[in-house]
Amino acid sequence: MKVIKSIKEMQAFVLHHKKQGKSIGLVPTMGYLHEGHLALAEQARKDNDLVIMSIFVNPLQFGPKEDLSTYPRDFNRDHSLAEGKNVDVIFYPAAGEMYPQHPSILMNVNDRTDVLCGESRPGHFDGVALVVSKLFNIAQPDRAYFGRKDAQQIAVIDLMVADYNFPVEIISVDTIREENGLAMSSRNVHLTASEREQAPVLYQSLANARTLISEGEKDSERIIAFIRGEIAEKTDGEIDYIEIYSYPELKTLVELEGRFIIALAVKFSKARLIDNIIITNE
Ligand SMILES: Nc1ncnc2c1ncn2[C@@H]1O[C@H](COP(=O)(O)OP(=O)(O)OP(=O)(O)O)[C@@H](O)[C@H]1O
Ligand SMILES: CC(C)(CO)[C@@H](O)C(=O)[O-]
Ligand code: BAL
Repeated sequence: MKVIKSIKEMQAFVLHHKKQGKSIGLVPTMGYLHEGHLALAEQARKDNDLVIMSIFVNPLQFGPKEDLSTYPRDFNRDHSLAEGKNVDVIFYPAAGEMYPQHPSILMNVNDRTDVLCGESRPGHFDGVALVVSKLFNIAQPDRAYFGRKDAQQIAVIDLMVADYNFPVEIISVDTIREENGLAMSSRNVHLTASEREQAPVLYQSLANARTLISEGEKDSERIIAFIRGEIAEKTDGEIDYIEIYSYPELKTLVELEGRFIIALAVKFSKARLIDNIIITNE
């Protein structure tokens, strides 16, 4: 497995392999790999001749009071995990390589970002769109892989690909969970022992909400109140949001019909966790 830190070298490598007709799968990550990232790599391995995984903690998608400086990092561990999944190249640029200066042309995502993480992390998706578009220009993938845990991110990237005509297919992969239901996340490492015991309640409350809906509940406020009650009663987390919208449009719903997302974000002492389920109710 190669590690490439330079954009020029990465582009030359890609060009060389494209000339030979090889297909390229890109798995963008911020590192500190877990089974969720590895599921993306596995899917990319099945679909493509070459798999490139990027590891870059993108400063432009973090707000000034967020956890950029404490975001978990361990390149040696990531290296062996990626190698175990037969990734061909880790693209591992320094911040100064990606942003030699503050970009002169910024992106402004103004659809699908007025709710959920777009509302609670202002500017977050502008930073994501910018770095993902750079990664697309650098790795020139035929396919790029994203996890459904970040469902709003996929909804935004789908729009960006359509608006900017990126010649790439976006592949979404199911959320990988621990046995107790907790969604794998790099930030789980920042949970205290008691928070780790409480955190599975996030998914359990979503799963119970799914059952209520399958039994006929159609009122989104009642579902939100149910989840809020579970999380408030069973965890010390501070609820950032619990919301329901049509998916992928992220528009308000009154009746729970069609395809919709129930999404939540909860702040524990040193980690803000997100999770969601997407339901189709005919
Ligand atoms: N549990 C998971 N299952 C499937 N994909 C995941 C999971 N967690 C993250 N991903 C996906 O991996 C890619 C890289 O995510 P990232 O590096 O931010 O990891 P992360 O664990 O989501 O980090 P954090 O939760 O701390 O933000 C994204 O497309 C993300 O949706
Ligand atoms: C897509 C991404 C790697 C862009 O920095 C990030 O938002 C993430 O890890 O989901
Ligand atoms: N997976 C989302 C990256 C972030 O929290 O900034």
